[in-house]
Amino acid sequence: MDKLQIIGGKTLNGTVRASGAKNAALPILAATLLTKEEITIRNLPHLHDITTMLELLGSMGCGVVVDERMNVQLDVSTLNNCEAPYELVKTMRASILVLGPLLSHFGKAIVSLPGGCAIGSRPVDLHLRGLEAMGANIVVENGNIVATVTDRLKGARIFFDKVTVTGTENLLMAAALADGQTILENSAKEPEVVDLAECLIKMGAKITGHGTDTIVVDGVETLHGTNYSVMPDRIETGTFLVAGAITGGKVKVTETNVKSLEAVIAKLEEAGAQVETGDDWIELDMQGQRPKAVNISTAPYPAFPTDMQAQFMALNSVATGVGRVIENIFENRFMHVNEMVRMGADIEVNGNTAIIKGCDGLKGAPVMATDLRASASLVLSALVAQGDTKIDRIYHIDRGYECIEEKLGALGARISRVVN
Ligand SMILES: CC(=O)N[C@H]1[C@@H](OP(=O)(O)OP(=O)(O)OC[C@H]2O[C@@H](n3ccc(=O)[nH]c3=O)[C@H](O)[C@@H]2O)O[C@H](CO)[C@@H](O)[C@@H]1O
Ligand SMILES: C=C(OP(=O)(O)O)C(=O)O
Repeated sequence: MDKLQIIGGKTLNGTVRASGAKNAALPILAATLLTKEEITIRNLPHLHDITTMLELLGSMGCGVVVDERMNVQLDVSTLNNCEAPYELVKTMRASILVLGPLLSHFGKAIVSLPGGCAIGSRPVDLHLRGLEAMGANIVVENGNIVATVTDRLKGARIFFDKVTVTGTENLLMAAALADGQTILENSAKEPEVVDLAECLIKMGAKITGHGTDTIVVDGVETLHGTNYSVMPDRIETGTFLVAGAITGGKVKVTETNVKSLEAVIAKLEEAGAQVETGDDWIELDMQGQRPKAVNISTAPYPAFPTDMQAQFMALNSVATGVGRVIENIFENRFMHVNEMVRMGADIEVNGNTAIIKGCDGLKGAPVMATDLRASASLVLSALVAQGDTKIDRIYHIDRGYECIEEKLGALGARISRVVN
């Protein structure tokens, strides 16, 4: 299994380009199942999760052509089955995103039920309930969600008990080809949901209200092909900015989306960073200072994202003062704490709250990644730690960070991949 080796203590300086957003690319790739015309998706990040989604579409018989710049041409006209098998779903929960489009376009879908994962139980009951409200018959058999609909799905008014990102995306895609109007209330407002809606609109869908908590979709009979470029990754961008802040450096992220990072930028400024922004770039300057501890409370967009929680925990662990981090989205998203403590962090967890007392310095240690953003927080801790850190199980980081060692290396980090 590959490991990352990091020798800490280097101040990061320089410019790095944001990759396409994993969490926008995955639903957009699933949305291509809604048209029989050829479609091209650009600015896809080179990540394991993207390869898994392309493999999933390929296993259904879709034509998939990828060029060297990760632009993908998809052809769904050759689809010959509507199944997402366990072998693929178990490696990527976002496979659930094919459920809505398959059902809406082909009238049937068999999708292996995603299990629990390191960050929590992550049920999909709200996806299923919404599809049932649109007329789908759904049974769970032998670990598979088996969904069928006679004729077309019907427009419906759907209220989400909880804000769910992929739940909103699944229902949005299903509603695009449904018969009549669908109103999605208490929808997710995440920028990735908006990006998906924009792509669907380019395919001919009639959608309004995306980016607010009420999305209205007037179903159409067919959608057509298009050419769409995926938005930049706000979580990757935020992670690079924290890398600058934690090492006291100066880091500029280009080709990014500034607006989607407001909550993160506000916390970086509170931590003492000087942040400048342009149309599509963000520059953070820590001027050699140690960060000040900040309090974080995760919540749906536009509040502070759960996907940046672990990275700010790393920042707090070397800050001056005491920071409190409250995780409100997932019940078990503190798996990085024990590993950070092995590096010398002072963190106490009580339920969904962690109290972090900033220490004078972390020390390198062998550590283990448990999930995607936990891995990112260990990389950040290692960048500032004294000595050598080896991070095991980095397949988690390869799910969500494109060329992490090259990108951090270009900013001056001493980081290398140890291939076993
Ligand atoms: C591929 C993708 O985009 N992943 C993101 C997406 O995950 P994902 O879409 O899976 O997360 P959700 O927004 O659905 O989860 C939010 C909360 O709702 C609960 N819930 C969700 C669905 C459901 O049917 N029933 C239910 O109870 C979940 O357990 C969780 O407590 O949003 C999360 C929250 O911003 C991010 O951390 C993930 O990076
Ligand atoms: C939790 C994440 O992804 P996923 O929902 O794909 O597991 C993430 O991107 O931080």
